[in-house]
Amino acid sequence: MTREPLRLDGLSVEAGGRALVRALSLTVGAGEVVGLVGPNGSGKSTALRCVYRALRPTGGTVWLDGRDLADMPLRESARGVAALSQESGTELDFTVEEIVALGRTPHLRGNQPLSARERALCREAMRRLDVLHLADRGVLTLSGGERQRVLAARALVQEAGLLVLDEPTNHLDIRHQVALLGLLRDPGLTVLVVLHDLNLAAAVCDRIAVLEAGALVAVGTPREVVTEELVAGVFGVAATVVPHPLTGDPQLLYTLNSSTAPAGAAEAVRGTPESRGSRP
Ligand SMILES: Nc1ncnc2c1ncn2[C@@H]1O[C@H](COP(=O)(O)OP(=O)(O)OP(=O)(O)O)[C@@H](O)[C@H]1O
Repeated sequence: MTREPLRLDGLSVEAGGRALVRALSLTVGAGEVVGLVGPNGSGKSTALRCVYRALRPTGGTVWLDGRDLADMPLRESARGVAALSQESGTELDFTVEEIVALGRTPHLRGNQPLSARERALCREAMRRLDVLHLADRGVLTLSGGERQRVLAARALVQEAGLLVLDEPTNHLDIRHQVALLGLLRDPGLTVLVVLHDLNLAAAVCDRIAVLEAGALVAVGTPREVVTEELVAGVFGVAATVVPHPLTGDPQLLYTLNSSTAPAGAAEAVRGTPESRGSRP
């Protein structure tokens, strides 16, 4: 039986009398990179927050490696899930090196110092995220992109079985966007990532899940999901899909000021999620 690091089973979140996430079922297999995309306010961050336990779902279950997340001690789930989230705070006046080392907290007892292996792990993560030269800088003095890379390094050193990232390319220049997403392709990582850039999502993800108004409306490989019909229907944008000349991944070309379809209008032509790709 294949290992299943994450299974969302009928996940629902309600707040203020509104359904923010509606019976979302989705799995992330070992070594898989699954992208979560959708318009603003479609429930992506809310779903992710249930996985890293910033939010308790009102219905359904999050299974982490076959165990109900709600029954796991927080410290244990922190060893299983590392998050780079919108609220990953760096309000503490710590150095970059200290912030990255905080990623080891779930593995330490009390004030136990980092081992030589852990210190090397932190330095390697800083090197991979191109922040090693900032190691002694106060994190509050960093630019938005530098800070984002520090937080990504902190998530990596947690060595969790599952990495969840909410718009990790925020603030990053294109070189660092490509570098960070390239790191996610590490065969040792299992990843659920919220992305807005559908072209980058198509390049990095094994599968893409699309949320619209809290509900899963499509899931499948990039070729199955990134279509002109879906982009028109879910995002209300007219686009042309072309294959990437080197990889064949679908890439979207947008024409500014072209006629746009109202979001949700293509529901009729899209059919059900199951008919458009593998089952969630
Ligand atoms: N605590 C809350 N109470 C009421 N509504 C909320 C709460 N948290 C989030 N929402 C609403 O739920 C919806 C989904 O929010 P969420 O942040 O999950 O969307 P998203 O898909 O991540 O959006 P974006 O692409 O803009 O980041 C939004 O309309 C948001 O305003």
